Amino acid sequence: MPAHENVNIPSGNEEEADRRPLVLVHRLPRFALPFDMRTTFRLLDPIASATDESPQDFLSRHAPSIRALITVGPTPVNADLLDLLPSLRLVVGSSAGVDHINLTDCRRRGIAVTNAGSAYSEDVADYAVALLLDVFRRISAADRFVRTGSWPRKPEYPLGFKLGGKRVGIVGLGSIGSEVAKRLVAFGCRIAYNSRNKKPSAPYTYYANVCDLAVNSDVIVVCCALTKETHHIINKDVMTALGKGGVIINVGRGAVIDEKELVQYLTRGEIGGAGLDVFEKEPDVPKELFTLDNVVLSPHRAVLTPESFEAVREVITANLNAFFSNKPLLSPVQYE
Ligand SMILES: O=CC(=O)O
Repeated sequence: MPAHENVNIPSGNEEEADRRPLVLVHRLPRFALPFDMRTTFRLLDPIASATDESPQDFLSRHAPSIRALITVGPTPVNADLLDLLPSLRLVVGSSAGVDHINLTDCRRRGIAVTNAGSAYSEDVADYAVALLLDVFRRISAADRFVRTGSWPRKPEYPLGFKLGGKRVGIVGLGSIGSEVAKRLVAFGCRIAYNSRNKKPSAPYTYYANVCDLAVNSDVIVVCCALTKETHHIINKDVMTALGKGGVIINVGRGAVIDEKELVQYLTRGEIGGAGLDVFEKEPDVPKELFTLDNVVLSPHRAVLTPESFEAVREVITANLNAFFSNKPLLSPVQYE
């Protein structure tokens, strides 16, 4: 959908007559809201507006009436933006992760923040399992083997591994991690997890320390948010603890893993493989990984399905409606 299609620019009397709440669409040019919200909200989009003003001047002109914004994808919400919007009271994130939003600054200014809640969780969990199956059974590598015409020349193809019975350590047992666990239990895997706190209702073994989790796992699945505490939590000690046959799946954020170390461990054969949907400096992916058949690479797609877009549209709408009618927000982000 072209970026401007779901945006209308109010002006003059039309603006006064229009009772839909005004919401700023905050986005980098390469991102667009993937759904239409115009029936409920009056969307203000500096990028799609046909004025000669700079985005800063445009925002300053509208600032007094901007109380809520939707930030599209990973578009940063930082102090420079918040300085321009003194009336802002709500930042609606359209992603599950909120590492692109300066939560400290929002809290200081009394601005509430919401995220996508569990709108993406099932799709991300499916994707994590798909990456894991792909790495274990070498599906993408087998596809390359067939497409490049190797099959008739070299009928032997390396064996993949069975998923059932493997010990899977999930880092972050939130909404996504719990969905991953549910799916892998059905595959006959044994689940353990690490998170900030033990979850009394989770029937899985808890490890307070990620290294202990890794020693006791064949696979690590990273599902946690990126925070100061989780930055590079998967470091070389964890990779050593996971060991030679160990596999790492990442559907969280790239920087949860020390990517330089991961590349070293993979190229030296010191861990068994990886399935990666996220990277430290997207869209840049370390070139060393391109030649490794035991690594499956994906361009941050785990969340993206038409169904999850519909679910996130509902969450965003519910949060905005709640905000504009002074009701409790649906998926508020808890400040640390
Ligand atoms: O990565 C995507 C998200 O956080 O929703």
